[in-house]
This record gives sequence, C-alpha cells and structure tokens, in this order.
Amino acid sequence: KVSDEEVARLLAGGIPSVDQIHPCFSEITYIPRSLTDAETTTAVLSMFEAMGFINAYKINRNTLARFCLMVKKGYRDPPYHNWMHAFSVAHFCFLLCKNVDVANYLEDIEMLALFVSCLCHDLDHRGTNNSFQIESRHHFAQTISVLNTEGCNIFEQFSRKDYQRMLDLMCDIILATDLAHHLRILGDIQKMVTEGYDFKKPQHHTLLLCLLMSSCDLSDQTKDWRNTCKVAELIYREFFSQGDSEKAMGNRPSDMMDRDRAYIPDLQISFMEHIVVPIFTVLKGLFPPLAVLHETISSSQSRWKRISQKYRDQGFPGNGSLEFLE
Ligand SMILES: Cc1nc2ccc(C(=O)NCC(C)C)cc2n2c(-c3cc(OC(C)(C)C)ccc3Cl)nnc12
Ligand SMILES: [Mg+2]
Ligand SMILES: [Zn+2]
Repeated sequence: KVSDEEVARLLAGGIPSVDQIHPCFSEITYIPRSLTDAETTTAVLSMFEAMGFINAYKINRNTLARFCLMVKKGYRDPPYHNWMHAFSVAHFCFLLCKNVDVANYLEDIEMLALFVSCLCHDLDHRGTNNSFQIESRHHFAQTISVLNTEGCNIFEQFSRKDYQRMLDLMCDIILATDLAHHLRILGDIQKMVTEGYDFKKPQHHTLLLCLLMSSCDLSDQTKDWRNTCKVAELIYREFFSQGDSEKAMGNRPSDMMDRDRAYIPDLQISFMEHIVVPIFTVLKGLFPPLAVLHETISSSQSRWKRISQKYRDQGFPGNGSLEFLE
C-alpha cells in the first residue's frame, strides 16, 4: 500500500523543524486545517521530532515515514472523519505537549501513546456512527493492523514489556473516544481534579489520558469562529448523509441527522453545553494556562445562541454552506 518511492520522497530533504512548517505552528491559536493535505505528512514527522520521540525511542525514520503514510491511507474520505480530522487532533496533542507541563503528569511513553492514538483514533471511519456497535474497537483493530504491516512497526525496537504497555495504553485511549465511554467516566475525571491529581495513582494517569484524548478530539472548538463554522458544516454534511441513507432504508433518523428536521444552531448549543464545555472546564481546572481555550469556547457558545435567536425569527436557510454565518 505504501511504495518505497513515497517513503523516499517524504524523507528527501530531511525532517523540517516545526517552525519551518509554519512560524506559528506551536502556538495554541494555530489552525492545523490551514495546511494542505500534502504538507500534513511532513508535519507529522516534524512533530515526532519536535517532541523528542524519534531519539528517545530510537524510532527508525524509514519505518516512521511508512507508518505515517499507512495511517493517512487508512482514513476514508467522509466530510469530517477523515485524515485532516486525525491530523488536527494530533496537532492539539502536540500543542498540549509544548504549551502545558504534561511531563509533570504523564510518563514519556504515555505521551507517545497519546500522540500515536490521536493519529489513529478514527482509522477507517465510514462517516456513520451506528450507536449499537462500539466503533472505537474497530479503530483500535485498524491501528494494530497498521503496526503489523511490513515496515510500519514504529515500536519494533521496544522491549516486550514496553511494547505490551504501549498497546495497552493505545487500547485504553482509543476506546475512550467513544461518547458513551466519555460520559461514563466524566464524573471520575471531575473528582480526580477536585481531589488533586496524584502522579503515583495509575488510575489518575488513565483518566487524564482519556480527558486529553477527548480534548484533542474536540480541539476544533478551541479555534476561531471561521474554523468552528467550517467544522459544523462538515459534521452536518456527514450526519445528514447518514440520515439520508437511514431514510432510504425506511428508518427515521434522529433529528440531528435529519436535514429536514435539524436546527443546527440549537444542536451546536446543546453539543457545546453537554460535551465540549464540561471537558474544557475540567481541563482548565488541571491546567490554568488553558483557560484561554475555555474563553474561546464560551464566546462560540454565545455566538451560536445569538445566531439561533436571529435565524429562528427569519427561518434558518437549508443545510447548505454555513459560511453566511457572520
Ligand atoms: C462539531 C461537532 N458537533 C457535534 C454534534 C453532535 C455530536 C453528538 O455526538 N451528539 C450525540 C448526542 C447524543 C449528544 C457530536 C458532535 N461533534 C463531535 C463528536 C464528539 C464526540 O465526543 C467525544 C468522544 C467526547 C469527543 C464523539 C463523536 C463526535 Cl462526531 N466532534 N465535533 C462535533
Ligand atoms: Mg471517533
Ligand atoms: Zn475523532
């Protein structure tokens, strides 16, 4: 699936520093979606290098290049759950590593596991979320099959013990990207933050990794309004096409997936209220420097409320582009 030429081309000219990818690449406000698809693969290598993983874990560059290309190919092309989503999720993990003292909370191997899990967490997503089946198991299975592909195992030099630990960590983290799982452990996460994080408690490490994974998965909500609108447009394009196929099979989709019944501003207000705000509130509690992200989210929330009011009176135009939103 990945040719030697592609690997050689990716590594030709070496791995650039993240500042060469973009001068603001390591800033919390940087929007990873502004890179072109072609630039993203090199940017992943630069992030591995910048976080010190290549040296610390003796990762073979050819293997790393092949792994990144394989993961990128492992994503399909639905409007939202595609490679660019995985890349932007991994970029936020990089931002956490560079802007927050996560090293005082997590071991290095846990940080590596989080970053690789961000890249792989939605592998082979079909753009539908059949709630009965736990999708995240499939994404983890796909991750293992990439690692088992010839020349793609970036952990092949690990001791048996570290290899097993890495797989266990990625399993816990990727299975945590299931909304139901997140809602189940949110109480424990909030309790951990009020009690105070204890580095000596393995359970605190696991809860923190799940919290950070969810924050990365939702990091689009921490960027500017233009990005928030763009992402809402992608998500509803994906949700509505799932709704269309459910209707075609004679089933009635949920409002959220029904282009004839969904009212996007109110759906976004409820998504932010019930999913996004609680996560970034507890994250801010652990890492005060991230309070600025919470402010961005609050201002988006009030913007959706203004829009909801404005278009309720005037009637919300169909589910075309949301670019018109001021
Ligand atoms: C822009 C945006 N709108 C969304 C609107 C609604 C929903 C939704 O699932 N509503 C279900 C009802 C029962 C509440 C998710 C949305 N969403 C996500 C997302 C977040 C997830 O949650 C975790 C795993 C914690 C990250 C899991 C999956 C997804 Cl797709 N990412 N971006 C979005
Ligand atoms: Mg997912
Ligand atoms: Zn995701």
